[in-house]
Amino acid sequence: MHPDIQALIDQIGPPDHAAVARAGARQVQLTKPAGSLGDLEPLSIRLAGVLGSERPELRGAAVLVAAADHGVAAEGVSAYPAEVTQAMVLNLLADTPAGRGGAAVNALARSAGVEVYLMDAGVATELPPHPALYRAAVRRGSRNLRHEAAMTPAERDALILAGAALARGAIEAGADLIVPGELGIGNTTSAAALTARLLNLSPQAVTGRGTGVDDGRLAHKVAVVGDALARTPVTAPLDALAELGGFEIAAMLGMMLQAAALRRVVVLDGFVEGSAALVGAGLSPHLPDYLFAAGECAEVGHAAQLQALGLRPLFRLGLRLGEGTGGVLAVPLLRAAAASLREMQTFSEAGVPS
Ligand SMILES: Cc1cc2ncn([C@H]3O[C@H](COP(=O)(O)O)[C@@H](O)[C@H]3O)c2cc1C
Ligand SMILES: O=C(O)c1cccnc1
Repeated sequence: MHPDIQALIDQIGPPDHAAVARAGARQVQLTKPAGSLGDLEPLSIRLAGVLGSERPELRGAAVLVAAADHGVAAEGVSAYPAEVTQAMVLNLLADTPAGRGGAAVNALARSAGVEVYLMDAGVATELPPHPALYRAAVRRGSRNLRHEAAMTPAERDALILAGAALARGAIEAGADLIVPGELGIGNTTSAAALTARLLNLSPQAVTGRGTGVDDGRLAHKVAVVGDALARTPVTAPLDALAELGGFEIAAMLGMMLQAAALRRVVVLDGFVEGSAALVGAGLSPHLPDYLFAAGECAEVGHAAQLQALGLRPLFRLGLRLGEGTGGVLAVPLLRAAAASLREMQTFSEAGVPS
């Protein structure tokens, strides 16, 4: 492992327990029946611990979309062609009447006041230079994980550090909350293989339909994941990432490690993001304290990931898109949870009888 990655892991400490205690004491005095804000209450207390204040505030929020291609897409494991990855990157950069970006993540981010960052983490075709595209590719697509390691340890480390650098930039520009997001045809196969290996589950238990493969293709996808697992016995998190991962998964891991090291909130979108989080949880026992699950997505295996991370989903809307879309949808809810703790009066302040 690159020493800068170890340094990042070493910087991730526990949340601020004193702020958690103060927030817990304050939460029970707020002018509402005890427990009436439901899940927002424990959420607000967790936010206090991450941000180190019993009056937490989430100012800037950013979704960081890493895009990369997958050698395993050649196995026919997606319902869409691999060229979609590059075309979607251009869609995220397109000028539209509403502003920059015509993808779902752009529209949802605009509606929620979230900044969008985009990284070429290893798209198969060379992309034209664009001022809004952060270029971090070290290889034009990963190798086919069914037959060989998806990436070398050096390639993996380069992408982890690139993800960390992008997160650092977003945080320096004002983000208190980071949503890692992804694009990459074939990446639910990679995420399934990683999840099966790290949680010791069968390929069937964690391999879903991704973009919507039919029953025949799903059976084939399960077999491809099984072949990849049979090919390599590695179980250490970073070894598993190099063997089974994707470049955008490595980049999202770097974003998570950096945001946690800087005590910022990380919102987890879907199944592919979850696979990066499982690698991270294997590296730092404190990382899950900085993670906030958005919704439970429709992909098989997502619930097992959240359970392993000790996270409760905020909603169940049947999303199965990726790009960070679910994470962006969670931002207003997290901002509201923080605002309740920060802005409500207590019974004694308001003179409300309790
Ligand atoms: C037009 C389009 C836009 C997307 N945006 C995200 N994904 C999502 O679907 C892909 C993963 O699914 P699979 O493993 O089945 O290929 C990734 O690109 C992911 O970001 C998209 C997929 C498509 C087709
Ligand atoms: O849950 C996800 O992250 C997901 C599901 C389907 C396709 N792409 C991503």
